[in-house]
Amino acid sequence: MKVIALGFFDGIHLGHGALLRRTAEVARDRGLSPAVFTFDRPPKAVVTGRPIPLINSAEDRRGLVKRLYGIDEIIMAPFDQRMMTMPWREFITGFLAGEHQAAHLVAGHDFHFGHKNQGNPQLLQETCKELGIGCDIIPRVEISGMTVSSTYIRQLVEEGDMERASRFLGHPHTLTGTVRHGRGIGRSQLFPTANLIIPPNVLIPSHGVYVTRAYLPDGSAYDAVTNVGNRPTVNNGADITVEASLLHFEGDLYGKTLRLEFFKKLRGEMRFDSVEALRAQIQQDIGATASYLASL
Ligand SMILES: Cc1cc2nc3c(=O)[nH]c(=O)nc-3n(C[C@H](O)[C@H](O)[C@H](O)COP(=O)(O)O)c2cc1C
Ligand SMILES: Nc1ncnc2c1ncn2[C@@H]1O[C@H](COP(=O)(O)OP(=O)(O)OP(=O)(O)O)[C@@H](O)[C@H]1O
Repeated sequence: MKVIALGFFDGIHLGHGALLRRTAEVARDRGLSPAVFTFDRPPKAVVTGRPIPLINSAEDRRGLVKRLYGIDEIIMAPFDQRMMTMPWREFITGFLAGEHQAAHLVAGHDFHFGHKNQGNPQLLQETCKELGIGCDIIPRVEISGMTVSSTYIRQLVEEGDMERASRFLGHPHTLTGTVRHGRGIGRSQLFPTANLIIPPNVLIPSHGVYVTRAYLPDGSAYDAVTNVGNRPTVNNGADITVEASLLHFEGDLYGKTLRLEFFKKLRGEMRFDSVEALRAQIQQDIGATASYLASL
């Protein structure tokens, strides 16, 4: 039998954290197994037909829940026709209590669910009581009077305000991708970089240079400076790359999965008159990155 946290959980921010901590705690106390319910795509995007670029890919959400809150099980439900039209009561009784063996549910103060979002925290609590299932509704988490929400954090990431994003997330913004081949200009004329393939429907931070830390699949971590943008000095096209130069790393990363944590934006992306001028600037960016991370 399970304790299940309910929501979409993009970002795994501090509001979500309050639910996940409670979920893990109830599971421990009652000898149940903790789980997080989420959808494979954002319901709002399906309902409105407008894509919502997310803070994290589904895989990153899974990784954050495990790393930060020690919860292994993610129930990743498809947000399909069946889910969209499921009456709110059926979602609790048939789906959560029946199919997923919920013995306790944890949701936030504004959690709405079921066909046309007609279910709400009060109905959830009443129905759980009828069924003899435990239920916690977690009050709103705020920071300096601002509600912690995925929508607000998406805005911060889009603006490149990684320090504020970190405060609301409770951890640095995380972006994971597979390393693909670049054009080799970096390796031959500048600094070698790992170019990431970013999963679809994930937010790209605003163009610029960031203090980051890179995690390799074997768990090793390197300070890294990351450029996001279209590289106007060497490129005429509009294609956007996310490329990380790992400090004190030598080796082949092609095809590997790299997880980046974003700490701070150092500067905007600029067009330099020469590759030498860009190289001098990147050298400074590397220095700034090393001192920022050393000061944490
Ligand atoms: C820390 C860092 C900062 C960068 N800043 C800029 C920049 O301000 N302007 C720019 O045109 N390119 C910038 N670049 C991108 C380089 O032009 C790019 O690494 C190089 O063209 C290699 O491209 P390639 O991977 O396609 O070979 C930066 C790269 C790094 C690693
Ligand atoms: N600040 C918060 N405090 C407490 N609970 C929260 C907070 N933000 C979200 N929750 C709860 O966490 C679960 C997941 O919420 P959801 O993914 O909809 O997050 P959100 O940040 O409110 O998203 P959005 O900005 O898109 O509304 C829900 O049960 C929700 O009520």
